Amino acid sequence: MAKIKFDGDGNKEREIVVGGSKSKSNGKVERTASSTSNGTTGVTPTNGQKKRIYFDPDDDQAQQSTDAASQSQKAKARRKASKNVDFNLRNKMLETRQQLPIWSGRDALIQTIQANNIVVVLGETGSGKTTQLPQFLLESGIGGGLKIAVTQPRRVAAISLANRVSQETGTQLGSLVGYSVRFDDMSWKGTALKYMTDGMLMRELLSDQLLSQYGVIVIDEAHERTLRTDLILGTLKSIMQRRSNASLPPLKVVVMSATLDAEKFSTFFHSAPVLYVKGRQHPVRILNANEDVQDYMDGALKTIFQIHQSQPLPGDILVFLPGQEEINSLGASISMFADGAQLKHDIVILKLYASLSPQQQQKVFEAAPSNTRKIILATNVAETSITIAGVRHVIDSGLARERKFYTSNNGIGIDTLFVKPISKSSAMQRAGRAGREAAGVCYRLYTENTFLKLSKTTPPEIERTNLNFAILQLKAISEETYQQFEWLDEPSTEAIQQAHINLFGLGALDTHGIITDLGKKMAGMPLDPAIARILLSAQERECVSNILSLCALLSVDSPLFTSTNQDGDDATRERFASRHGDHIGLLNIWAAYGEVAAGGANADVKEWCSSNKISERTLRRAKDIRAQLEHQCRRMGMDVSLSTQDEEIILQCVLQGMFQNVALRQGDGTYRQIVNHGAVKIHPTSSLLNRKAPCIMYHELTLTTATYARTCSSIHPAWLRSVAFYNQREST
Ligand SMILES: Nc1ncnc2c1ncn2[C@@H]1O[C@H](COP(=O)(O)OP(=O)(O)OP(=O)(O)O)[C@@H](O)[C@H]1O
Repeated sequence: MAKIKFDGDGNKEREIVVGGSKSKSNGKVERTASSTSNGTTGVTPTNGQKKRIYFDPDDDQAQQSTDAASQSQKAKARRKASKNVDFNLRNKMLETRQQLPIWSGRDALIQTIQANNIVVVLGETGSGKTTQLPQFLLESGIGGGLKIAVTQPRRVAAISLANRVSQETGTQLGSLVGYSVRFDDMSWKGTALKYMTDGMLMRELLSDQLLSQYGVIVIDEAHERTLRTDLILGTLKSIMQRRSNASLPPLKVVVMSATLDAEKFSTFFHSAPVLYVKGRQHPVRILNANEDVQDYMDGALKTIFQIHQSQPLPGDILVFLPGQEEINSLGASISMFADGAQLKHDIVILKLYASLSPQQQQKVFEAAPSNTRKIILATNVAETSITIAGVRHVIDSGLARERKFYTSNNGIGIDTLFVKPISKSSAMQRAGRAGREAAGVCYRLYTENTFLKLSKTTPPEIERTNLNFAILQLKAISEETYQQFEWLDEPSTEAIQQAHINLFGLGALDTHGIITDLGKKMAGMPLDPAIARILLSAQERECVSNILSLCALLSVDSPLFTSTNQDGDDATRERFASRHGDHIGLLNIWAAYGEVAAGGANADVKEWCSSNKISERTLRRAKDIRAQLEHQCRRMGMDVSLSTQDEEIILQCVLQGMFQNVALRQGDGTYRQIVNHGAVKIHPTSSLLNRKAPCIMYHELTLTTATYARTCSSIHPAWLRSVAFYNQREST
């Protein structure tokens, strides 16, 4: 195996200044010479015994119960728990907390936030912003006894931070400190400090326009500029004004960011003061590859084993890859390679990406068995805010999969996913994951020159996403909120118009652009407007049960992949195939899985999934999502037991939300989308490949060597005519 060579680059370890001047680092900059011990040692077989490989263990945690009785029991337990403080644990953790750079600036931070309603805090990764600042607020009584919310762009971060901070406060998770993420709420009315996704705060705005429960809102990782963070920042600006007119205590807002783009936030909030928290606790050495690694999968594989064979334990490895497919594929390669090698220590391979269940995601935070190295394969969900105990080595492929919305000449857009180089800011965040508990090393599979050419920050999501969700949410809060809303970066008029057209097509807006009752119902569901429309259409056509299953299956990755073997897909696809295509095919798998599961024995389910090359974990995740969706639908008064055997009715419901995702077969055998006439190919994993269906509906497009339609079904072109009629009739 050829070696990957890395050049050493210096770690930039800086002194801490809180509330100081804007001058750049006044601390030392340490440069290290090209490394000999890190990164250049090949995988040399040892004489030791062949080591065991653990593969990401299955999720065996109980599904979260959603019924009202258990919710109230939980609340009772939390109320009781909130009175218990483990002072020993709290004091022990206090010593660790006090080592963090931010501690020296505690008083300055508290005073500035006390004196100003809006403050921007900048800090390096690992300085202690996310775990400490909210506790400073809590301890100093800022917020006048109202709750403190800390928003995170990602669910995994919200959960793990709440876990950590509840330990630091010596309290049980969900009592004093809790979290709230989509489909999982670990808080009660007495929770004083709540870590939550930005999406959950948006949802709270639908029922409480002034966020009257909250005294302070901390927006973390604001530099990531997710769509929801931008929506919250714009909404908070007007809420702060409106709260001062209402008989409520003023709302304080703290915007936290990595050191880039601070001025933008400060200017947006009328020149709000900016505090700089400099320094991190532990240094991270950056090692760039000698030359850009062309095959980053191969490069990552080699680097993993170079580190594993040359570096002592403890020292887990975190690898950043673009997406789930790459993670599965590298996982399989590692396990294959390790099988034939003499490893110095055992390894355990773990995965972390967005569509895993929270329980599965939490596995990466568990300590590895003794004398074993964790190898964590992650997407950029692991990039910000989180600390994975044990990680000392980060391998950065330099790539991420990004969703982008293209608007064509006629103004109609499509959402696509594609792989692209990350920004400098992302690269720095990734490196930051290596130095959380001790000094660490980041191996970049690209040269320093390539790093210098990366864009400074990732473009705001608002510039690359369709605005359907954003506009529907703002209008659902109130037409006034929408009209007064100030964007941090104003989207193009075309994008706004397009969203209005889409929402009108879905029946969410009327001809005057005013939100309809249907639109309000859609906004109340924690789903993309199109998916919400499909569910509401199922209510009309009396097949909510089928559509709940389908929506859940469409929210997870294809169950046809297993983590170790992807070869069996074709046979499985044929076994469960439907003449209508993939949507019904998915429901066929679901029905068969349900039958086996109803049989009772856990072993049978596992065996059935494995012999059919189906991912049991994915199906369980779908089951979990289905339960949550069902709960939502029940709360909205839907009859969730209704189902149909008529496959065409099911597809017509889907079309109601996906009417833009349709392509027609041309005379030359190619497909063109009906909305913008763009060429599209049927993805090789679709059962419609080579079936020559005259008209297809697809779930999503991916852009690789061509534009591929994934999860395709054959539909009747005449159905399209009735969709517009239905959507408009429903909206009135
Ligand atoms: N779950 C955890 N286990 C162990 N240590 C942790 C954990 N969470 C936080 N820490 C410690 O607290 C430090 C500060 O974490 P915190 O998340 O507050 O940093 P931050 O300044 O917000 O950085 P970032 O923006 O990169 O997350 C970490 O570097 C680590 O030393």
